[in-house]
Amino acid sequence: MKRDVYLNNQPLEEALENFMRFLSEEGALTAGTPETIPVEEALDRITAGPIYARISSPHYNASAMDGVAVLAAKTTGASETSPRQLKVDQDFVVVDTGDPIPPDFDAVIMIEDVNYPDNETIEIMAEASPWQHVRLMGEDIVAAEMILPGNHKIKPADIGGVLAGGITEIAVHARPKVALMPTGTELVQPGSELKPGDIIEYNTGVLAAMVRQWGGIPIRREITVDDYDLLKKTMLSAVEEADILLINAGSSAGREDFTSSLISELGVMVTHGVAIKPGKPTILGVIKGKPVIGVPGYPVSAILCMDLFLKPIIYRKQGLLPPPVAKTEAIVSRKLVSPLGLEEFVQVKLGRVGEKIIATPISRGAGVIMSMVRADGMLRVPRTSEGFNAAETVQVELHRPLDEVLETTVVIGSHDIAMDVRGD
Ligand SMILES: Nc1nc2c(c(=O)[nH]1)N[C@H]1C(S)=C(S)[C@@H](COP(=O)(O)OP(=O)(O)OC[C@H]3O[C@@H](n4cnc5c(N)ncnc54)[C@H](O)[C@@H]3O)O[C@H]1N2
Ligand code: MOO
Repeated sequence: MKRDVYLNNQPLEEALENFMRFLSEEGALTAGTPETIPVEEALDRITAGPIYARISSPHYNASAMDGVAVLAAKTTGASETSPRQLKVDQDFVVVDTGDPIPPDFDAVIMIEDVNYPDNETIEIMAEASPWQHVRLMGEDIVAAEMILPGNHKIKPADIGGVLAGGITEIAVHARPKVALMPTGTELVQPGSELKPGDIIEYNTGVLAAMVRQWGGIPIRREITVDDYDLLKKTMLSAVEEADILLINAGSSAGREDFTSSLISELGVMVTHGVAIKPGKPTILGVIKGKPVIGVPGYPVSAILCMDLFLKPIIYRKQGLLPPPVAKTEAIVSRKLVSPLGLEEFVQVKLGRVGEKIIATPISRGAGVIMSMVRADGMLRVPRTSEGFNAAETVQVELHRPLDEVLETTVVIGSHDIAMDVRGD
């Protein structure tokens, strides 16, 4: 089999823009057929179109308080010095919160403002103004009003709004199905007895969790060994089953790195090689109108590649743009040297020292999953930069909320397990 050594070095913005444009022209970013689901199961789903109220809420004039319904005009002039007596049924009826206001009445007086001289009579010591303590029909929702726009992510309160508008089922965008294909003869299932050379297949667990986090449905395939025909067969069946295909590893230039040749054979390879570190061997392509990403094997590279390339696709397929990433300004704790020509992504620990937030770079090995486990955030060193000097101010993209991060004590020095136990 021919060895694929073609790797270009396309700047990130260009690679991403090109790929998204290509996918858009291929119709590969459009949402799938909407699904109709019960409103109560719609949390975090995305509306496929605007949702209009079927009924008003309240759908009748309702008492907002426990008390008596009256006609305001019949209370004019009532005061402490000139109490007004009203007769049951004729001048008032007793109502509880939520009860309909009977015809011929237009206001509610709270029960605590009423005296009962006898069973048939009440006495009030203040005028009622028209519609006081009444929730007017449509106060909350007016029939035919738009309750939610299209392409809206449903939050708990939205479920209440939609149900109150008389709707029980809604159309939402289909969750994109993402096939995950772990590849590599050396991979073994987690929990297997290990011999030298075996690599525990844990990337699929990470990738599946990321897909789920962004609203997709991961479809995990079995490990496929590095065999061209077998990989081809699995890719073809995975692409039939899913909306997006991810092939993990085999993205680089090794003897058994077949992903790019296979994508070219089965569809179109748009890019192989992006000027980023880690994640350089990322492959972007399309097979049968479906986006395909060759995700590099090293875990840190894989996570970054997912974040940069899969995330915008999954969101677009649900009618959304990825939410903005929270950032903070920080000061680099030490000099950070980075190669020119590659945009480098460096994981950092953050901590407060006095008034300042300090970013300490963590191991930059693409195979060090623990760098991602430990990181609070990530900084980008632009392609045109050779790095940062100690104490330089940088922007850090946060992996977790800043408040939580800043509870951290910064300890610089070699790793000490006792500190982990102490900090737990
Ligand atoms: N001549 C070149 N060699 C390499 C280049 C290059 O540009 N020229 N790039 C390097 C970079 S950068 C990366 S990243 C890796 C990516 O290689 P592949 O995508 O082909 O991945 P593999 O070689 O198959 O695997 C690499 C490594 O990743 C880990 N891995 C893979 N799959 C899993 C999994 N499912 N779960 C957990 N860990 C996994 C494992 O440690 C593999 O050894 O290529 C460099 N080479
Ligand atoms: O780009 Mo590779 O992804 O550094 O390890």
